Amino acid sequence: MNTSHKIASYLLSTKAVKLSPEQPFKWSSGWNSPIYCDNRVTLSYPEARTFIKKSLAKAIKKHFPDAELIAGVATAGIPQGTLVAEALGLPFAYVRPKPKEHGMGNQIEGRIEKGQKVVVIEDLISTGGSSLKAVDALREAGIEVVGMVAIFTYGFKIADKNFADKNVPLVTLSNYNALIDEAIKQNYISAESLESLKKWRRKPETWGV
Ligand SMILES: O=P(O)(O)OC[C@H]1O[C@H](OP(=O)(O)OP(=O)(O)O)[C@H](O)[C@@H]1O
Ligand SMILES: O=C(O)c1cc(=O)[nH]c(=O)[nH]1
Repeated sequence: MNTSHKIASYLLSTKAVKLSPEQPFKWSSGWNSPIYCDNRVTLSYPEARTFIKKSLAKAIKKHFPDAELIAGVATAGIPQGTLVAEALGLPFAYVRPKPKEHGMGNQIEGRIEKGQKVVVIEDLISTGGSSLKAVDALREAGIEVVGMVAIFTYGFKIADKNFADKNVPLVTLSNYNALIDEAIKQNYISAESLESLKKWRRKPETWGV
């Protein structure tokens, strides 16, 4: 099994994927969705966690071998980013959605140096809004973002456009198509749910509005 299907299979076996067409989930972007993929759950399963950590490390070595620092997008990218930074023996920092309102007032937490080459770790890409906000903060701090690696993407065109507009190379380990392939193989999904997912995917930004 290839990496994208293996991770999809872990997302199903750990029950990280939930379907609820009747009571839609609200996504970070504000979109309503009949599906939620909670990658955070995989952290509770050592076998899945280790496979994801090793796959992230392999992707960084292959695509961004000059990485000097790993940065996690808060919050779900923090544990994943920490694990992979440890595996690669690299420094780690994380980026909040906005500057903290007390204490040091930081948006980026950890030691960073201007000009450092960073790879951003995100758990999941829907529109890319959250992770690209982190890229903006890193660039404003004088950090060179060489790319991003995410565990999962829905593969929406809007995300491709957002990453292209910001000139951020994105590598993803698994995706929606691999998830649906595996879900069908494993009878995780009813024919009825599959139909509602197909409808949703045609116009996700206005589904359930
Ligand atoms: O590509 P996007 O449209 O930005 O959506 C994906 C983002 O949404 C989730 O984070 P969430 O806002 O739920 O916060 P969390 O990481 O703190 O759980 C996820 O972890 C991504 O960061
Ligand atoms: O877009 C989101 O907020 C989102 C979607 C999803 O499936 N999983 C998740 O953690 N966040």
